[in-house]
Amino acid sequence: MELDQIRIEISDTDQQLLGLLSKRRALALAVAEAKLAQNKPIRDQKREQELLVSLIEKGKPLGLDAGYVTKLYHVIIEDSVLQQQAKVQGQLNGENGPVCRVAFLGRQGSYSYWATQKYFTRRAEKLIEIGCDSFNEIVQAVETGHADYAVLPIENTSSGSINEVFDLLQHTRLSIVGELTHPIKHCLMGLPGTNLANIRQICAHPQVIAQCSNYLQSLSQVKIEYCEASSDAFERVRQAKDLSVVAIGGEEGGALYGLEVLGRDLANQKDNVSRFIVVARKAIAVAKAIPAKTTFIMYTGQQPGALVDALLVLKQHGISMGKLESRPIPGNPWEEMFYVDVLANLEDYAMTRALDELNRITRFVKVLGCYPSEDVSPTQVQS
Ligand SMILES: O=C(O)C(=O)C[C@]1(C(=O)O)C=C[C@@H](O)C=C1
Repeated sequence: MELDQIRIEISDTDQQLLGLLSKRRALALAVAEAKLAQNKPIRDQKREQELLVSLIEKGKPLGLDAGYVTKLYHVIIEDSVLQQQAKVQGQLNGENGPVCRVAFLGRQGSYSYWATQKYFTRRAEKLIEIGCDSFNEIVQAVETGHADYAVLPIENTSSGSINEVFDLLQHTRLSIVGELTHPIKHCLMGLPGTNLANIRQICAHPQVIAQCSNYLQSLSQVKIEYCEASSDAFERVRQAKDLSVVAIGGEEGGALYGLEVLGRDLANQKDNVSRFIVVARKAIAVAKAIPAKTTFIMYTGQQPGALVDALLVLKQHGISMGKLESRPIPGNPWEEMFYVDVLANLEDYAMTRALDELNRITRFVKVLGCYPSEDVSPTQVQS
């Protein structure tokens, strides 16, 4: 067969695959309805196990190895679970309106832009993008009613917690209503014709610079230009029209600005992933069918063992902690506010009791929000 003919057949097969994936998604959404009616949880790992075992068996005579089938179905099932969660949540809170105005850092092509797209395609028919130049501006856009939601990066596997966002959460009246993780693949991006040997200036966001610090150490002769977002870095390179100026950011984002990849995988950690939170003016309830996270801040005071006592309250109520972070309290040198993520629904009896006790034994507790957990840990099978 001729190359062109084979490619026509490949494209045709891909189209059929897309059609089947779309049909599968629609079926998953119908499953969500059925589960809601029967009061069943969305995730059913026993069913996933059975499905994977059977698909691995069916794949063998077709020449599809177990690793390939498993990898593919992890992606498909993660999508299925997240689609179902978004649907159930939308019904509970009436939140999936036709139009959502969302504030995020940067413009088209920034990492926050892609995270926003990923989160809201499951939830809104139309997204109105409100690009901002700082985390403060993003929070204000929602506080003043110019935006319905804000998407904020909160931590990254290479650079750790994003302190500025933690500090904003201490003072805002907004609630956390969602989370998502997004892989961050830093590339060196330049105008077509750029030669790596001639670069003199790199434009990037300070977080990006922190995440690529090992790589940047090897380029001591190059000037670093701090930018408000990766999209801002791309725009500066486009406007500079100078082949010695490059940006660090995502490949897809850079391509929107006419930039090409000069280097990949620049982050210190191979698996460079950011976790984003979604905040809104109104807190939400999380459906019982969905695993929930609750985030709260507390000030324990400085007496010996105060933090241990607070954490023991969680232990006594069987509540698992996902994250514990401390941040200074402005105006009170050397005193710390603790941020705690727990894997629990705010409406659970155990969580209500734990919060009552924490209110009693600490100086201050504030719940920042309860939201669906988007950690869909892949189901493993023995092959
Ligand atoms: O069969 C179900 O219960 C579904 O919700 C569908 C499905 C899937 O996509 O196959 C998704 C989530 C469950 O954890 C198990 C399976």
